[in-house]
Amino acid sequence: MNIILEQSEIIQQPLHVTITGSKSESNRLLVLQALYPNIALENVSNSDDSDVMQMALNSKESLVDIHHAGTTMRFLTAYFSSCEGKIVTLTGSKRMKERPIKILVDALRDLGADITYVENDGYPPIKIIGKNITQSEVTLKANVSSQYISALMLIGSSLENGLKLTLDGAITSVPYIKMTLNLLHQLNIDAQFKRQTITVKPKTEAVAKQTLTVESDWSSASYFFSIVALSPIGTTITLSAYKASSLQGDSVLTTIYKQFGVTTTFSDHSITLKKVEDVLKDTNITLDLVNAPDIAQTIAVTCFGLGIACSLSGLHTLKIKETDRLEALKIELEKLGGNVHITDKTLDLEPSDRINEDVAINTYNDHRMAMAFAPLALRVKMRVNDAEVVSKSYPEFWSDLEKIGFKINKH
Ligand SMILES: O=C(O)C1=C[C@@H](OP(=O)(O)O)[C@@H](O)[C@H](O)C1
Ligand SMILES: C=C(OP(=O)(O)O)C(=O)O
Repeated sequence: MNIILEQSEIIQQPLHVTITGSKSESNRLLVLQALYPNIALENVSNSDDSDVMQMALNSKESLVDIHHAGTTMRFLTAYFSSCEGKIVTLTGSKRMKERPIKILVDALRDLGADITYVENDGYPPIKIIGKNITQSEVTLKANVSSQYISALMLIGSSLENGLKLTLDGAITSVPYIKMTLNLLHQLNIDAQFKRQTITVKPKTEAVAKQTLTVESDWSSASYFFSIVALSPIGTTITLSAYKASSLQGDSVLTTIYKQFGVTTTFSDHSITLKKVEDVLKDTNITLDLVNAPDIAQTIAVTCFGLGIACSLSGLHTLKIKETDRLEALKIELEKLGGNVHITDKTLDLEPSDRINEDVAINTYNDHRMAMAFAPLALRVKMRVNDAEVVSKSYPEFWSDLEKIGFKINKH
């Protein structure tokens, strides 16, 4: 499905959007629920990635296809490796077969897991023969993806001797590791993360019966921060259900978007975003996003929409996500008239004073490409190709935009 976004404005007011649960929290809790069935979950994400996680956890098939879902692939690699007697091949989309998994597979093999590559060494698909894992100490590289570390942490308490992970080198996407740690603590699992070491103790007594509520997704909220930033002073949007002390690192949006003149107020499980001032044209937004890689596209496009410069760093993980997001951003922003310079870990955007009209944005099987560019319809008419990609994390994205005043034609 390709869509045309007519030039739009936010309908005044009040506007309220309820966003689905965090896919990161959901995918962790679904694995933990498989290990500890006593826990009940509320507000689980309705994203494709969480649907596929639930499908895979319940599947009795010998071949499980997790499509584009990175966390699902990584978390299940660890989970199935520790399910004694389980024999399964995990595969995914063409892109998933290009997303590296060697660091995790090597760590699991060091712990005694039986995993073989079905096609190319270091990449899915992989065949797993589940084992009773008794070894507990392993070292792994920490600067490629935090998902490998979370995957191991999630199974740690179910292993006979627990886990001691030594993290080698700089640690990337740290808030996601802390999210995993915090969820383990909520289940009363003894786990620690100190400097380069993570320990998870085996859980000997049953996990108490309890209901855990997933907070809504902050990465999905980022597109509304961008919409408010690109709207006139006074524009207000309320999003739910959020809390002031989030487990999600992308909640740093509340601080970052102050620089775009957007304030955030918390009340009663919701946040209200308000545009309070315009940004000066000579502003250069300088940010290190090593802790919040998923909002890089949103921020780059907000800056382009405002005509201001940005210098974004800490982006080395973007090259191995749903697409090479640095390349994709450069190509699509330049089609719109931007001037973008990228390295393998930075993106610099020059200030600009016009946006090319009626450009068709390619989305590269990447939900965040579609959602990050959509707010530009507040400036010009534009098109988004393969717009259905949004369902990877936020299936109602286009209908929610229509609700707040965007004019969308599907064809
Ligand atoms: O653990 C998680 O839920 C995630 C970790 C991050 O990946 P990296 O650690 O590979 O940067 C993030 O980009 C991804 O969307 C979700
Ligand atoms: C990188 C992402 O997801 P994953 O790695 O789980 O595919 C994302 O949602 O932006």
